[in-house]
Amino acid sequence: MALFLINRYLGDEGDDGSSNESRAKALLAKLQRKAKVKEQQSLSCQEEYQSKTTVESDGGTSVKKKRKNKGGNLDETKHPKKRKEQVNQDVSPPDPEELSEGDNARKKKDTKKMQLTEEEKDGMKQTSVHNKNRNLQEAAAAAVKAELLKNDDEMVEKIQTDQSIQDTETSSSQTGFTILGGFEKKIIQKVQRVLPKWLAEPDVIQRDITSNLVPISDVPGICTKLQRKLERNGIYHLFPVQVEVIPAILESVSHGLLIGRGGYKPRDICVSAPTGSGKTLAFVIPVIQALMERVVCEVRVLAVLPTKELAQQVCKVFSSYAEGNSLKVVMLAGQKSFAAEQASLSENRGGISHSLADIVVATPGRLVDHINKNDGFSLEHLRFLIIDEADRMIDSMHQSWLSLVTKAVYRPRRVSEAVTIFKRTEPAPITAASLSPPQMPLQKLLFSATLTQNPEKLQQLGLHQPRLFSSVHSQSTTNPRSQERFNFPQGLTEYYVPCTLSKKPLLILHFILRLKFSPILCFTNSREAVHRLYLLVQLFGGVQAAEFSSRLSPNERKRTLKEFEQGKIQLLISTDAAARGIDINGVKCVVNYDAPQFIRTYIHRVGRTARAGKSGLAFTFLLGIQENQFLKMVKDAGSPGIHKQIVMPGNLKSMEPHYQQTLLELGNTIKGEKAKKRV
Ligand SMILES: Nc1ncnc2c1ncn2[C@@H]1O[C@H](COP(=O)(O)OP(=O)(O)OP(=O)(O)O)[C@@H](O)[C@H]1O
Repeated sequence: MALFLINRYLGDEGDDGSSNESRAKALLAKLQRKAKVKEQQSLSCQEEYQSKTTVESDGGTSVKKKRKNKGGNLDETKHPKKRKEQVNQDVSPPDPEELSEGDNARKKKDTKKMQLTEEEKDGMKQTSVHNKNRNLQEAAAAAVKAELLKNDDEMVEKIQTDQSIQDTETSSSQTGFTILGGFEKKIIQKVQRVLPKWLAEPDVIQRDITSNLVPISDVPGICTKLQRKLERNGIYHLFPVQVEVIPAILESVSHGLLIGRGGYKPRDICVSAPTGSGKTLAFVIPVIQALMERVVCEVRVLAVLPTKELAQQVCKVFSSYAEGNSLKVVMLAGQKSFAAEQASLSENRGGISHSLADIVVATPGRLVDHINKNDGFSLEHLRFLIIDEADRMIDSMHQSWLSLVTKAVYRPRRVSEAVTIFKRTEPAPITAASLSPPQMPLQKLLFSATLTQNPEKLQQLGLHQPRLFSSVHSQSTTNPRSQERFNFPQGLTEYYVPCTLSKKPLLILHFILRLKFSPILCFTNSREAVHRLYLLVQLFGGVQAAEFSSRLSPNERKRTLKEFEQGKIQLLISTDAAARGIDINGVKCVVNYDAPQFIRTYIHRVGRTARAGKSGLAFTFLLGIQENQFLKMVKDAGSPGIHKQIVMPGNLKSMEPHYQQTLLELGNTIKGEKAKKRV
């Protein structure tokens, strides 16, 4: 489209207005001649086409070939309409109107073209000499170009474009304005997420545990001492995640703690494997083996976990495998007083602080307290930083625990140790100078069942040439419409139970008392809801129930978990405090009394059952309003399928009178509790 009027120099005669006019007339005559020739050509084409389509209606496949060869452009994807016509012709007698559709199109094109020249004619009469010249030149050029365009479609397109130019120019000449355009709606392709290579091409971990067990002795690198230890703990085969990750970590310490393979800093390791797949042993075994030969006791391993219970659980596993190796494991999770934890970390001998811990298992809050306030706590020798439940730990990064750990690791050495050859500096580009003398590398090991694939989030961890082990192949995450996808334990069967708010308590009672699902781990969305349901079940009677939330002291929580594991509790009603990482043996059934809002929460909650290759059931109570969104969320996350489980109202009826009575009692109990609190 013309934004500016361009006066072209047309030679000496071009200056003369009358010669311009005659030139324009000559061009017009030429155009008309060409249009006539075109019209004749099109008529002959029409005849030829009609004769061919008659043949087509007789024969099948040979015609297809003919048409393909003729145009060379009968591509199914490019010309679906033509293909459709052909299919129709193959299966049913041809409709005369359908047969001549192509000809009609051609006719239309030609008519359009004729109209175009007519409009040109009118326009030329009305506009100034300059405009006439310009229109004629452009129309002439268009006609010549159209002649050159052999492909019919191209020609139609071209003529349409020219027509639109002509329309614009005609209207612009009528209004005296040049109309801007060129803002046609275009389909813009969605931007596909492109993952960095290490995330897009992980080392694959087999999802099916039971059919991929590997005898301990077949896994390279595990020392005999630890093999015996594993056997004593009843472990004779390793799970797929352990088979992949243990050798990888051991390889990074195969030349000692100081240098990685080839003298380089070892790569950080990220592991994303389903709940209950044995991730804990995947880091405990190689780390213990790496430290077994250590001479001086220093904090060389720091494992950070989001909750006290998890820290306790991991500390127990570390202690079990450190036993007999003179390695000391210390927990910093607020179970003991700060002073007691301080005393367990270091002692002062001859004015020098000596570490009493090789492995520290901590929650972020308590860890930060010790870094800031405890002079005896040194991370200068830290070799492994283990971040379990890594996605959750990234979310709690606002506590800036990681930057404090990094600072503590690269803190300048104390004067007494200044002469040591193993100085430590912050990671920087590797040069010959930076590799000599060697310095203790810090290797990060990340574990989660729902490890984020968001590079921006992972970037906060400052990973060094990370290597990913994953049971979810990244191809499944390239669909931009779907959210992140995760793997569910193989033995898990998922159900949802449509219900109303008032029927939920009856449903959980029905599950325990009638269906005999026990032990059940039941999740609600708040600690108030946990307490209310707990009171209701207690008042209803006949069920051994307990609650688990931040209302309880750490010791009470510990005792409750133990009793639940021992089978003394049939129904444990919990907040998401027990949703992550907690390994309770023998949980057959998980009930989401309140549907979780986030897919990660769902995956971790249902992952409390079907652990270590066993089978388990997960039920989610859904209100009508929640169904669509929840089911979509679960499906998008890669669930193999969630089945509908209907509980007929008749099945609950017999419990209802007693339930109504219990509700009244519950009201009184809650009132009493509130009054007690006020006092
Ligand atoms: N090789 C093995 N043989 C038998 N049992 C094992 C083996 N490895 C781990 N287990 C058991 O499997 C259970 C689950 O292990 P673990 O707690 O490490 O899972 P996880 O992957 O960390 O789960 P989550 O993601 O929920 O934290 C534990 O009870 C553990 O003792």
